[in-house]
Amino acid sequence: MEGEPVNVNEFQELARQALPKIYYDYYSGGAEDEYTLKQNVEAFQGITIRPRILVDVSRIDLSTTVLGYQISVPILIAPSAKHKWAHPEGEVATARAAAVCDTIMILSYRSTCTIEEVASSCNAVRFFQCYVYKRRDISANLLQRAERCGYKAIVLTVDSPRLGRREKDIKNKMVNPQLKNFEGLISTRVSTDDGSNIEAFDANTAFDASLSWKDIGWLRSITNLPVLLKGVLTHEDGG
Ligand SMILES: Cc1cc2nc3c(=O)[nH]c(=O)nc-3n(C[C@H](O)[C@H](O)[C@H](O)COP(=O)(O)O)c2cc1C
Repeated sequence: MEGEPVNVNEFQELARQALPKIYYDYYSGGAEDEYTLKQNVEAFQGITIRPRILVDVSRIDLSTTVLGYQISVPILIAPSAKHKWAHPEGEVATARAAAVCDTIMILSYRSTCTIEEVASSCNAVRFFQCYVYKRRDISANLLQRAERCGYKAIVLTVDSPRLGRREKDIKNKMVNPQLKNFEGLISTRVSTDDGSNIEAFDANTAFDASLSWKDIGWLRSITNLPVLLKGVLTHEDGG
């Protein structure tokens, strides 16, 4: 590529060149045949803008509020796991970027920097993403640490009682690393005989797949922070 990257696709190409294949595949891959991954991209390509003319656009303000927090654009940084696989500074650098862009970062429970490290790295507004674990004391520990460290909301991911079967990770024999957030709580380092698998910890050891609406009440009883649900996919569930 000549010159500086100018769009997301060019950044992705640079990442492909720079990262070990096992990590690039993790970030860019999807579940099974990656049919949904492709469909998502195609769905965005299908959206066209219907422009109206002769409208005064000399002053454009995209700022908005989320839970009362002012942000410069209606875009938040979604939680994604293991940033140190891409850069040694990991989620601490992502949090600084959120602060510079004046938006909100949602820290993944699978972060490679701890809840505390990210909190002390900058004053960006931060939310904390988590799951409900079979061992409720783990959820309680993480949530209470996030609350103590000044995170402003809990984002509960509700669309993955089981994580997808990620075939690239299986082929690459991915090993789930020990994550510092879980030290003293549970071992997250998992490798299985049949290749990978990065999701073995979540699927077999950690997530409570029986999670249902009544558990949201439990979650709200252990934190004073607002609880947001991430992954609502149908209007029936949204209503
Ligand atoms: C590499 C990677 C890691 C992710 N890790 C998490 C995670 O730890 N927790 C979570 O709730 N979502 C996670 N996600 C899902 C994203 O937050 C987001 O919902 C998903 O990528 C769909 O948004 P997109 O179409 O903009 O990629 C991850 C996504 C990717 C690509």
